[in-house]
Amino acid sequence: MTLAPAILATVAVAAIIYHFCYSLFFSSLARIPGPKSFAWTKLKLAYEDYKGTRTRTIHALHAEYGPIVRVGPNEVTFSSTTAMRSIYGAGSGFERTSFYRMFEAYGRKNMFSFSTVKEHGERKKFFAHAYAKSTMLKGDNAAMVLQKAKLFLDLLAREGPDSEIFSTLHYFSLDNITEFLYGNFGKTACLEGSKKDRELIGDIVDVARRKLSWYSVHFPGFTNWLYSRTGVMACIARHMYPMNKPTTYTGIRSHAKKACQAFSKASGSERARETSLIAKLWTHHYSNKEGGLDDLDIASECADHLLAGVDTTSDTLMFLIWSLSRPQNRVFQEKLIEEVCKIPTECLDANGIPRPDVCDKLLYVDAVIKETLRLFAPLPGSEPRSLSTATSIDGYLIPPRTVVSISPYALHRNPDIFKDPLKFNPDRWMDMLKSDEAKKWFWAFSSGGRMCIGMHLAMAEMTTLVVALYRKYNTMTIDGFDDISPGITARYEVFYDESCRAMRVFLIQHPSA
Ligand code: HEM
Repeated sequence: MTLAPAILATVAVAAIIYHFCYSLFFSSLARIPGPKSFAWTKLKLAYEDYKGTRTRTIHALHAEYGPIVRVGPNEVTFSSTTAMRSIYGAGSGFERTSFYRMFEAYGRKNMFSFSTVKEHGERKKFFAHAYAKSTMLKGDNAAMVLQKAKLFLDLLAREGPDSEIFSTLHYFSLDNITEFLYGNFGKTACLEGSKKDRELIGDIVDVARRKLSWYSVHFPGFTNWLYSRTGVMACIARHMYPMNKPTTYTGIRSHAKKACQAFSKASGSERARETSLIAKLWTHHYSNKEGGLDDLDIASECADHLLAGVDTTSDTLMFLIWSLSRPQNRVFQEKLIEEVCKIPTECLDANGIPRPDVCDKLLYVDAVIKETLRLFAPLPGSEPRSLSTATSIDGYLIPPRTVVSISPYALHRNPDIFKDPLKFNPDRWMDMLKSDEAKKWFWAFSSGGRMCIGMHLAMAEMTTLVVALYRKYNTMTIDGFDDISPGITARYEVFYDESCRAMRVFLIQHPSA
């Protein structure tokens, strides 16, 4: 009897030792370079996540160990274009991991969170045309972007130099994406001053969302359980909440639901007039075809596209304007102004703003946007994937279900490709864009079947706003921002220009946070 606990303890210790020895010395991943402290437990990377240092640590590990690094018992990070093709390339078969479950809304999967190639492909078919480049650069979408650019300039003129760029750029991207998604059934009017609509921004940029993301990724079951408690249990559970209720995205999700309900109640003729995404999705609604989407499936898609389309575009624009405004980058601003001021009158709309199809062709504007996205990609972290079978990547055997990833942050700071990588220098793209091989290193929108579907909308918004702004104004930093970097939140991390002496994060504090 007394021996039993001792035997059990011995077996447990032996099993743990075996597990660690196997992981460190005998697993197929043991040959891959990387620090042992990461290879034997996944807690090390989870702790980097917790501290908000994961992406910078992975970059530092690539600098030390090379383009292939083992960062967990079952996780490897890559930083090469050959691995990019193997993992993300068309037909690779790699799937998104469970990490993406945090993007589900109302318990419904959507294009972002589907893991299998088949499920994802079936859903993506519904969107392909809606997000095509040709659809973005003409017709209703082009008119929408032009109108928002005009409202943005009007707002600047009204508010003058006191205008706070972080918020106004968020108004611009939110008004664009809500009109694109919901048309008359949920478009916002932040640029025109609607206080209620502006509150939606607070929902997205809440300071506590980093902690909630960490819990949702590392303890998904526990986090769901915590927030689904009711009555007395809820009173106890709330002391453990990573973020107080209403949690981030609550406003966006209820906005999406209301828009879908309004659309579903609208008359046939009202619906027929709509060209927004919700109207396109409705043709796949179960009321129109057997086995089609229901209201929540559509709301889940829309809420997620909204989420994907706000911070990404506005944070990029903020870094672009800040970078061009710094004294050392004045020369780049002058080059850009020279290009945008040469646009002939016949390319302007009635308000004097160049059309998106014209802005799309400006080489220097494109170089400035690429350079901003290189240094300040709004989604800079690892994009995790896994495959159900064994495979080989960059000469290493990768067992089934190993988590593999690439991070734009590390890729974009490779000094062999980008000379003086921390320096903002749009000129570098004037040559790089001539070479197909060099272009592959630009990875802010990812690549392959799961690359950003909203890229052309984002580019139309960004090029048109930048051109409209710099045809009218030049910009400069004030309040010490010469050497203080803006900071932005992505997942559980904060990103900024690491060559600056300080950083100031723009966050809207939630009243209950
Ligand atoms: C500068 C702007 C943007 C950047 C840099 C960006 C970047 C990205 C990246 C890197 C991914 C892949 C993420 C991953 O696999 O982990 C992605 C996916 C996605 N993005 Fe964007 N994005 C931007 C704007 C937008 C906009 C405006 C929309 C509008 C709806 C959008 C919608 C989506 C969607 C729906 C996906 C999922 C695609 C799929 O799984 O097939 N994005 N984006």
